[in-house]
Amino acid sequence: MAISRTTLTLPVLPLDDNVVLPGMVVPLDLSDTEVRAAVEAARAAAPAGGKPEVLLVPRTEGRYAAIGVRGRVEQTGRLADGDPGALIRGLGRVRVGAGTTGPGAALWVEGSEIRDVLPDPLPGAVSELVTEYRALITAWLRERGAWQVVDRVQQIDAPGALADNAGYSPFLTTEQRVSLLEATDPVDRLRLATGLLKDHLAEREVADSIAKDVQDGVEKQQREFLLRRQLQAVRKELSELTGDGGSGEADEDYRSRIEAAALPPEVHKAALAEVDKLERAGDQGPEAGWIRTWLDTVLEMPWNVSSEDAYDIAEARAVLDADHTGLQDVKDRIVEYLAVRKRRAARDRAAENATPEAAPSRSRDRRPGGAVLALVGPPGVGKTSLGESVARAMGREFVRVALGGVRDEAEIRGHRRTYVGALPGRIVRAIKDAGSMNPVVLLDEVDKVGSDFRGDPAAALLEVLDPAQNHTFRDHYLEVELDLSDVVFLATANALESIPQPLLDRMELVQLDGYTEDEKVTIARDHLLPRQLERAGLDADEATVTDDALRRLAGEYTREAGVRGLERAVARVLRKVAAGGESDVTALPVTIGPDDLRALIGRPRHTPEAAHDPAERRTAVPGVATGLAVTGAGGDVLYVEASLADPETGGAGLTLTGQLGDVMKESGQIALSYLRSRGAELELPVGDLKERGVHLHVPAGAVPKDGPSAGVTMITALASLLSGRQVRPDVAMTGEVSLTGRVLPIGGVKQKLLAADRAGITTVIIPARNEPDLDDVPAEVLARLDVRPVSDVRTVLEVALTPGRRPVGVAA
Ligand SMILES: Nc1ncnc2c1ncn2[C@@H]1O[C@H](COP(=O)(O)OP(=O)(O)OP(=O)(O)O)[C@@H](O)[C@H]1O
Repeated sequence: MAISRTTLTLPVLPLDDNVVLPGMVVPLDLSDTEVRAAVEAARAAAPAGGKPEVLLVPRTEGRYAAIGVRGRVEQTGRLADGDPGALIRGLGRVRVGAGTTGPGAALWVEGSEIRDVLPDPLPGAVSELVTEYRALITAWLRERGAWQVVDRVQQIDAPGALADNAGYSPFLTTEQRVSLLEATDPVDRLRLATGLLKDHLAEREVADSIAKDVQDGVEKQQREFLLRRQLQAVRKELSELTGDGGSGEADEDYRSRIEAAALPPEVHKAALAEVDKLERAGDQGPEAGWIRTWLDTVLEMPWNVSSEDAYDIAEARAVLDADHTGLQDVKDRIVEYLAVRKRRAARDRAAENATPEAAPSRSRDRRPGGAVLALVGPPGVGKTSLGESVARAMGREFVRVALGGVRDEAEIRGHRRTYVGALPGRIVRAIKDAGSMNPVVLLDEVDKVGSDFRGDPAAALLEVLDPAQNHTFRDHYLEVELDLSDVVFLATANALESIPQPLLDRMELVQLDGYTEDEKVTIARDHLLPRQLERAGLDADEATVTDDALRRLAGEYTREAGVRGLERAVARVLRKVAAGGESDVTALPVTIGPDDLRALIGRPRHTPEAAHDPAERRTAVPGVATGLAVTGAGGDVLYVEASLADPETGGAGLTLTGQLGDVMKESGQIALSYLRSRGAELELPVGDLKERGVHLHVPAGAVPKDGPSAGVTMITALASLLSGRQVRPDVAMTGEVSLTGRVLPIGGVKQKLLAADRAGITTVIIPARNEPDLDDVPAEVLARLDVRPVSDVRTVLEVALTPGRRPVGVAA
């Protein structure tokens, strides 16, 4: 682009930290010596009637810029602050040349004028640049409300002039202005101005957004804080004024859930009160958590759900029969119980309909089924599964509450809510799990409930089971009354003796004594085998287990009153079948007979004592007798061993070992006393008994044993020891003994006879007064056993001891 030049001579007006670009009009302070000198020199040189002109040259640190601007002094007068001043208009660029002389004190220079020359019309790129710059600067000016300036800028078309107008921009530094001044090419200059403006805009955007973020954050925090404070204040005020709180969203949710749940009136009221508390507590703090958990628990309770008892007795019986083989008397008892329950419920309903006002009095006698049925018997006889059957027969939900090992009252009745991690008790949880207010609840193992410093769970259970109290059962956690009167409670226990007496009084006992081998075979065939086939993924026609095989599994692989071990053994057999291998029965279908068992699951664990090699029998030495006992695991055979201490070293007196209870220890003392005083009558050498210490031991020392029924066995063991006559291996005995040698009755005859039969014993000595109990014993078992009812010890010894004699002291 061509630039034309004209030469001129002008006095220099130095601008410190200031730049005047062409087109700008600026006031300058004439009190400054250099400014005044320049203006006066210009005036002196000005032609008559003409306006004085100066050369405005920026000066930084004493150095002049290469380009200055010709400035015309438009006017002199006073500035706003009262100082003398001059208004000077920038005209055009002048390249500063060499110094020269002139009037006045000013510095005179020669300069050549630089004009912007541009092609006409402007190239497209330049026009675009003009448009862009104008748009940017206009937007910027508008934003600051500088409307007149916008108008002026809009009227400037020349790119160079547009760029020079940037001299007014307050954001430019002196250097940036100088660089604009020194940009003699108008297009370069406009490009420079655009760049500077854009930089500024970008910078400002970043700064703005940071400032905005900071501002926003502060505002949000403040607002939230203020709102919370207000909310709290409003809530507090409201609840104080009306006893009714304001509500948060979640609390509102609870409110509507409570309304929707149609709770009993008392519960409804209590629940709403908790929501109020929740609102007052606010969201923070542990209390809100506790309240919510409580509300959730209350809302999860099936307050309005009850199943309809639509069963009829014949159907109920059919269900019980379908689920369990045998157990006729037990099922009879259950059916009677159901029948009575049903009648009472019907009668109550009728009474209620006839005289509704009499309803409250009903509460005292609200026992639709009478007492609680307790199923008592060894493990695996089907107590739990009978409970399930009862529920099925009645068409009710079933829940099992395991009480074994419960020592804390809170387990039954719940923790108070102030307790950290408080929970409702097991009864409440059972109802919740059942999802119905009238389920069948099986209190499993009531005999294993203990009590200690944490209160007496049995007492809490008593309240649960007592029809006079249980329609207003109060769980410590729930704190609202729960009507348990429609719940069917059943209990199970292994041993009667350990059920707390007050509980026992509330229960109607149904004894399950265990099964005979035949019964076990039938149960296995009808129930256990089909279930285990299914579990092993086998079809009934793929694997058959013969009755004889089942019998051997029951008799030789397990020795138990129930069928749990048998079921496990069946399962093991079927797993082996399913897995194939190991045995030679690999191809399906298979039929498993008794002789296949060994290959599948190994050797039997139990063989009848009498079947052993005579030398290996427990009773092969004098001083060992076979007794019968009932333990938690059902009837069992146990051995009593007797020995005499060395006359030299051993002390006198009686030692009893094998974890014996007090009653059993007394039996030992009675046995010893009896033999000391009456042994001679039985032709026993009793002298040793008086001088030497006697030791009685009942092996399987880890199992606690108690009861008086080992009396005869202890006497027999001692008599065997003294006489040197072995006890017959096929004989087992039970009976309490008095000091005079009378045999007194004991309990558990059926279980003991079943156990004897299982163990392969063939002769059983029982107290004569227990003869009536034989009616309960299955006929097939009686047919295999030679039962000898006896009334005195002499007969026991006659039956039990072998005729052969061996010297005393062999058994040690
Ligand atoms: N008479 C029976 N007919 C059919 N199956 C039975 C019979 N007796 C027991 N069973 C089965 O034997 C298994 C063990 O019974 P269950 O668990 O009910 O014993 P339990 O007496 O409750 O024992 P525990 O006292 O140890 O709880 C169950 O699978 C049950 O179905």
